[in-house]
Amino acid sequence: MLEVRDIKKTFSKGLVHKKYLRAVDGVSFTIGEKETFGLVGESGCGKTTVGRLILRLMEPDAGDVVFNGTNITGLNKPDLRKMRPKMQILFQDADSSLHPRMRIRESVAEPLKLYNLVPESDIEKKVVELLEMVGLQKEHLNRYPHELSGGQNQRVVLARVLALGPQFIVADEPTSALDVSVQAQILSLMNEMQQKYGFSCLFISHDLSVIRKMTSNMGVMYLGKLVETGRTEDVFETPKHPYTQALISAVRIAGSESLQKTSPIEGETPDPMNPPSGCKFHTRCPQKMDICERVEPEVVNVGNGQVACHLFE
Ligand SMILES: Nc1ncnc2c1ncn2[C@@H]1O[C@H](COP(=O)(O)OP(=O)(O)OP(=O)(O)O)[C@@H](O)[C@H]1O
Repeated sequence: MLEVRDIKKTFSKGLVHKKYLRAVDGVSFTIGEKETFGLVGESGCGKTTVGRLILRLMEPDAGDVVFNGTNITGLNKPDLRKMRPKMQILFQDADSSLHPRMRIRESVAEPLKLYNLVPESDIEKKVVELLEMVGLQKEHLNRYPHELSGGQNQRVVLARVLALGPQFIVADEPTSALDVSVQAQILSLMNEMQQKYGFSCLFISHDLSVIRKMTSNMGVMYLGKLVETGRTEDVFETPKHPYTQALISAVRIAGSESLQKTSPIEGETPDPMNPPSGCKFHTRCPQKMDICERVEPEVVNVGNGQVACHLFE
């Protein structure tokens, strides 16, 4: 369904003294049909940038994204536009994803009109159907986003996304702004919708418990690189990369599975504009060897997964 091959993105910072930040530094993975692939890592490791590059909401500097056999990276604007309904994104902050002065009816009708998906006369019926599917009622049609709760607005955003019949959705921290109980409702709604519509999903989160619940395969990012990928179950049971091991054991000890607030790993996160040489994790790695400082590890297959670590070469 989706193949991401060695994508890269560097941002430049500063007007006079330019500095460069490799936000995504050669990331590759694949997502199968109806599969949810999780991307986890501390704040600033490049998760959102990966999601945006895949959808070409941002241009990659290098690499390819192949979606259902089509190389998205090479598409011109008109062809990309045709592809858009099939690849959608769900953001963290539903309230700001919706136009504050548009009623819910208009918000859900907008994508249907934009892509001419149903005849004008059927739009109202389709909007009601979509809202009901995400657990909202007719009475919500005339309301504005500020009159709904965060969870209800996220349902509206999901209805807008589903209106387009997507085959692939990037869910970028879709529940991080919500209360825990509402989070659980939205996550199970997403699962239900995935069963019904059969889309594939890239699920981005800093919350390991959410990744564990929602995904079948996952990747762990550190400073723009994927350090480990594999079946979610395997990664949690037998994490291989020392970074993944540290993440999982640290959150178990702390009792919280969120990586958002503070880093659970010892040592300071390196400056991403001046990253360590060799393996980027070597400055914090409890199993560091001489080679780690000098040579960047290759990605190697270990069991059913992949790891970029000299311990496995
Ligand atoms: N448009 C941009 N211009 C310049 N720098 C950017 C831009 N977007 C992201 N960055 C930088 O790239 C790095 C990766 O950011 P990104 O948002 O992808 O990380 P993330 O893992 O999603 O973090 P978070 O969980 O905090 O959203 C960060 O250092 C960020 O400051």
